[in-house]
Amino acid sequence: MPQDRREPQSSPPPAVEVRDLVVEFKVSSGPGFHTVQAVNGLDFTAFHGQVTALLGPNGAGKTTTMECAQGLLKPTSGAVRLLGENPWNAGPQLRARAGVMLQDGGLPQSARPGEFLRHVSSMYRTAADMPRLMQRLGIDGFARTPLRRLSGGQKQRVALAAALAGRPEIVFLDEPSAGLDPQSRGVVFDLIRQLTEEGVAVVLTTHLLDDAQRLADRVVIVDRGTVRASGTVAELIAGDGEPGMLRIGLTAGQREAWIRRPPSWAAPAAPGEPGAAVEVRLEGEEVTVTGQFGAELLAQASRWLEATGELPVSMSLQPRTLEDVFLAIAGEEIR
Ligand SMILES: Nc1ncnc2c1ncn2[C@@H]1O[C@H](COP(=O)(O)OP(=O)(O)OP(=O)(O)O)[C@@H](O)[C@H]1O
Repeated sequence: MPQDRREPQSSPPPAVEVRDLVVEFKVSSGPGFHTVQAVNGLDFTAFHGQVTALLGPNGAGKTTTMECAQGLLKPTSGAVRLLGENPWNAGPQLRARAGVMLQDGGLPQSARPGEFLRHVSSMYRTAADMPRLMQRLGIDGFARTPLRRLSGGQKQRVALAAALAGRPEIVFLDEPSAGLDPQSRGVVFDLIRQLTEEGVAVVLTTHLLDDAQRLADRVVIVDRGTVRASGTVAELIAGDGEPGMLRIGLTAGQREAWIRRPPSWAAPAAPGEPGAAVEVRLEGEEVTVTGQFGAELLAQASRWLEATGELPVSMSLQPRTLEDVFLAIAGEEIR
């Protein structure tokens, strides 16, 4: 890693620093091999005291990037630093400072959560208060049930407790709210928030845009092995430049009037004309307006409604969500 990219000696290094990461897998195909480019020149930084969410469609390269940052996978090229050190082949000291939430398959299925978590805690010199953590995550109620008999959400909470057993400085969470009911999700989110308040760096992957919107200080949108956008949720939404969606619920009379003679502001503009990037649609009794519209269109719509002599059933201007931005970046097609 070039010297000029390093933080000054006095401040701690970022929790994770990934520069120009490339990961290729050789896959056998017929008599020969072909190369799968899982990560293709990816950069991201995660800081202490923040939740950094890697967001991206299936196969985008999120898990591969996390595995490189955890030191479980050797990059084909590029530089990775975990707590300022190269995590590949790192010693036990660095590993003890990073917590990794194992997926279902990584948990010992015949063990019971209580004994498993006590055993994990015993491996650390400065272990978390495990009885308190188990109580907080609601594990006490099933502490003596073999792991293989637990529900997905219960296993998920055990995996989180195990990741936190060594009081890590950074935690990697792969899909932390997968399978959780709303109550457990709230508890897990509170716990993640508390960790960041204590200065812990949390790096998570998720497909749930709502989770990222609620939890992430920084979002990194990954697609086809590279970063397509990053920033706070507010920055991503503002940078997108689109105003959100206008929805108008029409009365039956207004709907009839619309069908008889659609208003001029609803007609598509010719390419290159003002309004060409606006889409107005009538579906059932609801009009939706999306794209690059402004206050002028809002005024035209109000004048049209006024002329019908009736109040609409509803009218709202909804801000863009992270999901809108994500779909605009990653596209709507399934991967
Ligand atoms: N060991 C491997 N051998 C071959 N290809 C792999 C291997 N691991 C990952 N890939 C491929 O690399 C790409 C990125 O996979 P990765 O698991 O990092 O994506 P992801 O963003 O985590 O996806 P998901 O959201 O579905 O978990 C995919 O095309 C995947 O099939």
